[in-house]
Amino acid sequence: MTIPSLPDLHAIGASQQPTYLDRAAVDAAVAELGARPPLVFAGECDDLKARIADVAQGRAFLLQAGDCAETFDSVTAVNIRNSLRVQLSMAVVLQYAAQVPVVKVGRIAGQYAKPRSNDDETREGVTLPSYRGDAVNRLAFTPEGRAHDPHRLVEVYNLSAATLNLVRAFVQGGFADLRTVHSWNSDFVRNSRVEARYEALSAEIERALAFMVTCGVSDDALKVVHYYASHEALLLEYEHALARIDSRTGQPYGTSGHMLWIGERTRQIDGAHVELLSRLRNPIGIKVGPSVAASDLRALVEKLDPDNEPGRLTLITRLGAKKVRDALPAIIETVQATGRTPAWVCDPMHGNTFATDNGYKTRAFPVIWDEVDGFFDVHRELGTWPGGVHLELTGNDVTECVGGVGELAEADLAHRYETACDPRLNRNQGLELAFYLAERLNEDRTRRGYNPAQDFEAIDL
Ligand SMILES: O=C[C@H](O)[C@H](O)COP(=O)(O)O
Ligand SMILES: C=C(OP(=O)(O)O)C(=O)O
Repeated sequence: MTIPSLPDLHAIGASQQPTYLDRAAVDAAVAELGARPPLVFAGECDDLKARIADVAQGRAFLLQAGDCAETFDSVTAVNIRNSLRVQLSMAVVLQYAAQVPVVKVGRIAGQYAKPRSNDDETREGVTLPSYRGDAVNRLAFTPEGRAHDPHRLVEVYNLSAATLNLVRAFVQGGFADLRTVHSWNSDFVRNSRVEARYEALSAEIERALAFMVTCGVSDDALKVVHYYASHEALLLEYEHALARIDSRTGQPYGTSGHMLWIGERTRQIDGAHVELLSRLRNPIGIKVGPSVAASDLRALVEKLDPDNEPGRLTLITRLGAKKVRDALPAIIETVQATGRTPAWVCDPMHGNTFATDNGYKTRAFPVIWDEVDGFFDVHRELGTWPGGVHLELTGNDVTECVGGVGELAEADLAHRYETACDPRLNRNQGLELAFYLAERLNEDRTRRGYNPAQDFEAIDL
């Protein structure tokens, strides 16, 4: 397998790309990225693929979560720690309460580019290019801020490297040690209904761990967590510069992140995004909205997974709560008819966005849960495994989604509305979702008669 050249990819045609005016600056940025070391190792991508194969087979659950849009300013130790903490806490809730191994993948260390509905934004009669993520331009509504600047691609690389460095230190160095599960939440908002449940669960886990340790269970299994990085592979310049040939296998891998996904707006079967990702050996996600045509879906899975490889594909459906129950069965059946068994993952965020009267883009917690619930209902009916969720989530106590624990109202959104693009669940809403999920997942797991305690080989958290 070879990697197509960047000019060939552009000749194929790609939607949602920046408009760079200074070609020499683009070439310089691409050359600099091309000379830099990979951010991830191909062998790690293979490990994740094996874990996603377990998800597809109904032996694990995928938790893919993180920022809607990472920003350069948000790359701080506190933000990274908080994000990791809420994701690990959610994973622990799922693992303990649903008794299912959880594959942990962040929207992190590369999620800096956003596809937009409109190329331009108008405010008080002034029209400027839309914000497309810090990889492309700045949020500041000025001509300079909104200009597309290729130097920012190098900054994305540098900050992704810094983020991954800290994440690796956290997950391998003892921060994620299950025996410290209590302390992950010590400085968060207390007295919420989630807090009490989490405290009770941590106490139970600590007792269970004490029992395991007295039985001689190895230290490292409790101390080290496998955590992977993912983002939407949107910007051809960036993804192409980090596509490398793996010296072990001679195969091309995208080394900008372990798992790369293709967005709803860029999954054209004859487009450059699909072409590039079809050549890379990473696990690949495909976002699928309600308007997908069966013929496109078939063509997509066949092109991206010609060899029907375990763990290669994750289908991330984002249908909206109103449509999930009607639209999902046909999507699953279309893919099944190709002979493939992908990991099925629910993104309950992107089909449920609305604007409030006071001008905020938001999502309502009960509607988010309704889509997840519908996703579980459909999979139960078809006998397929509801393999995971894909969430826009932050570890900070922002006010961006309404409802859920804390019962945030539209009037509360102004307090801490910090997202650069779409509204994210805050830490308490994330944990609440994890408790709901654990209940549903446990029902489905027991219905299927799957008991991880009798499947030791599959488990390596
Ligand atoms: O995260 C997804 C998209 O980038 C985002 O929903 C686009 O938002 P818009 O419709 O405001 O452009
Ligand atoms: C843009 C995104 O989603 P979608 O492609 O599903 O709209 C996203 O997840 O950031």
